[in-house]
Amino acid sequence: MPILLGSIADDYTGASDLANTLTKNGLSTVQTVGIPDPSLVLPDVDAVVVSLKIRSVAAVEAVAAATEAERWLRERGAAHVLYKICSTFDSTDAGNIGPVTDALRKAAGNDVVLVTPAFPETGRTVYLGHLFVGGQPLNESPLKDHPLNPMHDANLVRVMARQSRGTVGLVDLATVSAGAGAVKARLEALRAEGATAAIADAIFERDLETLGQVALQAPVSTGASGLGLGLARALTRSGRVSSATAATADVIEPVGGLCAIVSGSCSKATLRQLDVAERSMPVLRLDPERLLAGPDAISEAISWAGERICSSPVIIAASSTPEVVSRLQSQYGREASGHAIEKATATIAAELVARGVRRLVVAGGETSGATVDRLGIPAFQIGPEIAPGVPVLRTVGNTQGDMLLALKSGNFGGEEFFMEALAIMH
Ligand SMILES: Nc1ncnc2c1ncn2[C@@H]1O[C@H](COP(=O)(O)OP(=O)(O)O)[C@@H](O)[C@H]1O
Ligand SMILES: O=C(O)[C@@H](O)C(=O)COP(=O)(O)O
Repeated sequence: MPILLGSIADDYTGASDLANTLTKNGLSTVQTVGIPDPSLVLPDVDAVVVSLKIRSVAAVEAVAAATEAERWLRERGAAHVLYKICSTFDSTDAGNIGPVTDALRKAAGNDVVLVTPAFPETGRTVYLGHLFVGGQPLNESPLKDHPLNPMHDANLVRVMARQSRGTVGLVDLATVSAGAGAVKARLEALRAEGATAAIADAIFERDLETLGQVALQAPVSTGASGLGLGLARALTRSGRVSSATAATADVIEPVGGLCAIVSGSCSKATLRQLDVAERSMPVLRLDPERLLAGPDAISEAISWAGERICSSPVIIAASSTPEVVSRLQSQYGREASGHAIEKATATIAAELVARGVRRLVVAGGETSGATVDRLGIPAFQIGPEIAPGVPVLRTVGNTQGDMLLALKSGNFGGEEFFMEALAIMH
């Protein structure tokens, strides 16, 4: 069966967030890790989300990987491909949202690409091209301190223009509120002016329904889960959705084994969740300096977990406050320290799986990417939602046997997230 909607996600937590939104809005969906090996048997689904780890790599590498994924999705029938980016527009002036959007646009016939990171369910709204995170403009939100891509400008027309070869326009809220016809007319006008991409305002889900309806008529769009919601609802309304979504109860059928949480997210929400979880389960706070110094900290972490994990789930966290992160980065460099810590947390997770962990929560997008790659998991089925944007995932084709995972975006989830995740992944 040809797929109705294809997506390329720039990180793995983002991919599971989108897959969750598509599932909740009526599309049966599978999340693959990279382009699947031809031998992998995937279920018949409406939507495929290809997870890539291209948010924080060189633009040229991101473009090559995304272009290959686009080709794979088109070959399987996807008439529309959504490039899934973070709802907080995580990127730098070097990319990768602009360069990848430019490349996908070129591959699909040079139409103006509609772009919006709005995701009202998690408080991300866009007004006059400015992104708000909850009540704060992006540049005043915790994203200003992100370890890899600190966001210092809320004006996305400007942010996108700095990364893109083309010209970036705006579809403002008044136009979106006037409906699909008005949005199409505005895109036509922007095309005539030579624009290559357009940031679209959206505050409410009804705005995203309008944008989804318009985007679906084009080959490519760029956005977060909110735009996924709009596209899914437009597809459902079109009557083209045929396959039934898998029963959630099947997806979370118990897998047994031990249970652990590994965190490399330094986001404000994760730091709070760790503090709250520490009241009810053992938490090991890794020393980032020692993690960078050599393997001793990793083996100590594994033996610390080994002594406790049979009687309780454990948490192992590299997560630190912005002050500690910036001290470490000034000594070792931003990317070098981030990637070295990702490698260490992924090694710890893999060692825990080798010792019998079958239920694993990972906090942090880059951290999740490194961990899932290290585990060699090829794909996921989508289960029930733990918190907005974070579903339970069941592995597909995993050589270690079936596992349940939750890949938590740093900024997602309430204070009790870790306990809520463990309760569902019993
Ligand atoms: N103590 C620390 N100091 C510096 N960087 C860290 C520390 N702990 C984790 N990191 C790095 O910070 C980055 C966090 O990004 P990510 O995993 O995507 O989390 P989030 O989803 O919160 O953005 C990763 O590269 C991780 O390895
Ligand atoms: O859109 C979102 O906010 C998330 O789906 C997402 O991409 C999260 O990225 P991380 O915060 O790096 O996990």
